[in-house]
Order: sequence, then C-alpha cells, then structure tokens
Amino acid sequence: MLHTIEPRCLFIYDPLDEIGSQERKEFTCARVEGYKGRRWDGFQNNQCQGGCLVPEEQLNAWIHINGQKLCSQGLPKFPDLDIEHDCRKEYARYKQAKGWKHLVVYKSRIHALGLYTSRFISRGEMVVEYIGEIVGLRVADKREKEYQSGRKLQYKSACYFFRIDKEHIIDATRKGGIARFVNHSCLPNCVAKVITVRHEKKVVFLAERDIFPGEEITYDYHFNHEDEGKIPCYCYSKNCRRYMN
Ligand SMILES: C[S@@+](CC[C@H](N)C(=O)[O-])C[C@H]1O[C@@H](n2cnc3c(N)ncnc32)[C@H](O)[C@@H]1O
Repeated sequence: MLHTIEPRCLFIYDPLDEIGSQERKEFTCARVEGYKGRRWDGFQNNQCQGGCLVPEEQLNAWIHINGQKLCSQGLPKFPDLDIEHDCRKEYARYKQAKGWKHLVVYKSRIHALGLYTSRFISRGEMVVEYIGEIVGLRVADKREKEYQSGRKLQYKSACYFFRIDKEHIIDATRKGGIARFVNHSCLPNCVAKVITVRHEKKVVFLAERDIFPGEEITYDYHFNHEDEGKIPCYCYSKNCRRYMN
C-alpha cells in the first residue's frame, strides 16, 4: 500500500481546532496501509472510551518496573486543553521529567504494536514527542519506495512518516522514538500538535482527556479522504468511522 506523502494526498488537518483555536497548520501522520485487524486475544473486553486495556498482570508488571501508583492522587494538575496554555513550557516539563518513562510498547488489538501508559496522565499533559529524521519530500518519496520494496522487509508492513508542514516529513522508520507506535483511533485520547522550540519544529501528542494506566495511547491520523482505496480501521471505538481515510 502507498503512503500519502504528496501534498495533494494529504488531508490538511488542524489539531488546534480540537483544542479550541482557529489557527490552521498542515500536518498529519503520513501513512496508508490496508490491514485485516486482529483477534482480541490477550485483551480484556472492558473498553475505556475507545482505549484499550492490557491484561492486569502485565499492567502490574509495568507499574512494578516504573514504581507508579494507579491513581492520579498527588500528581500535578495540568491545564485544560480548552484553556490556552504554553505548549513550550509543557514540552520543557516533559523533557525535564522524562515523561516517556511511563510509556510501554506492547501488542495492540488495533494493529501490531501500540503504545501504552503505565500511569495516569492528566488531560492537557504532553504524552510523547514524535521523534525521527526530518527529511524533505523528495527524500521521503525515495525512502518510501525503498521501504516498500523488498529490500527493507522489516519496514514493509508499517510506515512511520509524520508530515510536519508542506515540505517536511519526520521519518521514524530507522531512527525514531516510541511515538511511532501510536495507533489511530476514531475516538482518540490524544491530539497531535506541531510546536516550535528554539526555531525547530516538534511534533507532540497532548492528552485530550484523562488517560488511565493500561490504556493504549491513540490519536486521529486524519488521513486524506480522497486517497484511492479505503483503508479499514480497527480502532474498535464506539464511533469508529470504519475507514482511516
Ligand atoms: C505508525 S504505525 C503504528 C504502529 C504500528 N501498530 C506498529 O506496530 O508498527 C501506523 C500503521 O499502523 C496501522 N494502524 C494504526 N492504526 C490503525 C487502525 N486504527 N486500524 C488499522 N490499522 C491501523 C496502519 O497500518 C498504519 O499505517
């Protein structure tokens, strides 16, 4: 399947609409792939607003490793997403507190691997940064073909491109962080946002609501609806649009 990295293919998505601003940006996850879904083995049936809870013993293991408490008591309060707040400050806080330490890559019932939290995350908190190589469209096009060709088999089944603006893509395929494992949901618990820190663009995922230990971290990929071929969605949320594009 093809990725949507050409400008004409990409949906112009404004995450700021979702957090109450009129300002428009142009970025999204740049990935298209058909997938047949997976059985729900190993997962509890109790859903949390489209989230996904891992088996309890697994969660206990993570909490044991991370030394985290299951509840939000004692954690600092973060501002509501409706209220304008300084994302750069939140970014600095995340970096200082090593905010990614509580995130775990684990099998997902949505697709292959997913990213989970082992601790409570408050609404408005920065969850993770999408890290990778920043490349131009031409390089991204070339790499896309390379990844899709038989030569790089390990990258064939998943693509880790995130478009940050008209000219740049973050490629997390070979050099990337754990945010590349964040799956799409039609009822996500995070929203993606591009911020500028010291003249550099960063992609950050912010919690759109409180997220509980064991929940899978998700955001809405906002794939372009005009892409040829429908890509089935397996987010299993109650308002699933059935297709990612
Ligand atoms: C950035 S990867 C996400 C991580 C991926 N699960 C992995 O294990 O590498 C994006 C790809 O995951 C798959 N995916 C993510 N969310 C999905 C969903 N809701 N339904 C179907 N496939 C999904 C699609 O193949 C998509 O192109």
